[in-house]
Amino acid sequence: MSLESIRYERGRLEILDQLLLPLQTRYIKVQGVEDGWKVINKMQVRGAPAIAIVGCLSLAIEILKDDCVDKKIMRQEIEGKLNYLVSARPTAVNIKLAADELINLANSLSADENVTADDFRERLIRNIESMLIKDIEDNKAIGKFGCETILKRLEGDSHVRVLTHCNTGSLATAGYGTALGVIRSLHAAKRLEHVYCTETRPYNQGARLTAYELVHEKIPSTLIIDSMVSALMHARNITAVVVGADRVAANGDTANKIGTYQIAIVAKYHNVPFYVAAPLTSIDMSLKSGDRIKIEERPDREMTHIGEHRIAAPGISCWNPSFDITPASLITGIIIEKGVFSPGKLHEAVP
Ligand SMILES: CSC[C@@H](O)[C@@H](O)C(=O)COP(=O)(O)O
Repeated sequence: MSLESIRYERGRLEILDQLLLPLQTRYIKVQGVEDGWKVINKMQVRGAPAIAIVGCLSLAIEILKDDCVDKKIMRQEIEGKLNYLVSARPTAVNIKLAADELINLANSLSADENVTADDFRERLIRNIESMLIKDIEDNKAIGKFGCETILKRLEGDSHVRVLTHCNTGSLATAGYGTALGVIRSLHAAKRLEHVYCTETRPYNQGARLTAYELVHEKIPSTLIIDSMVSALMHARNITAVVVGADRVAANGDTANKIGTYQIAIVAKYHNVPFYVAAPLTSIDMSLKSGDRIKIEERPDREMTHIGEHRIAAPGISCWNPSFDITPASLITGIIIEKGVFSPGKLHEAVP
């Protein structure tokens, strides 16, 4: 069975504390929006789709407990809480798009005289709950399209060696994963020879989380440190790079975990196709290019310490952007649940 980052049943939400992985498996209760904001901000749950789902589910937990009978007051509170949740981490767009959709729904339900306060609550909760199933379905479609596209470029029935960055698996989504979903699909098709995952400093999503998922799934895999990517491409004949996304702009420029841009440049130099795998909920057509994507900067401590242990010289200053922007010109294809699109054709896929 795949790892489960989010455990939900109506009225009860728990998340797997990703700060403790891989050494400890501990679920923490999320009792409402305040808890939701904290677990996202502290990165106890992370990954663009998981952030959106946990944020919205934390609101569902609160809506269920609410006994207000005035829809207008509820609507106003929901909007405020959603905007608060969006502020927990700024780069991934999924939670912002989900919040906008829920605010629109709350507006129309509030304006409809045939909808009671109880109906209003029920409709919002059901809408939020459906995100869990939809995300897994989308990821499976992404996995299938990504697998087909990578295999299409190969001669005969040879096997592939893939490089991935950060964590995009079950831990970063409702399940299955995006880039890791493509890798899972290649493995299921018995065409994956090997996957290489980067350590992904400074938070080490690769070494702690992706490596954990790959070992758990028994997928043949090797960990490399971030500065080995050029050497790996030179030595190991990598077939493709597949990464996830936190926000893809209308022209295909992609914000993803810091280090992604560097890998894309190295891939271009070595003629290795570079794919971004992401659901439509990561695509922000309101931004023409990546220039205006807000990049989150994280605390110095993530760089200066490993756990409680200081590794950097005391007194040194740090720059710790959590994401970078890979220009569309370095991206071979964007794999979404509708198929694979070159960055320039993204507008054909997104309504
Ligand atoms: C399916 S997860 C896609 C992205 O969110 C992932 O690649 C990533 O950059 C995660 O960053 P994180 O800072 O761990 O939330």
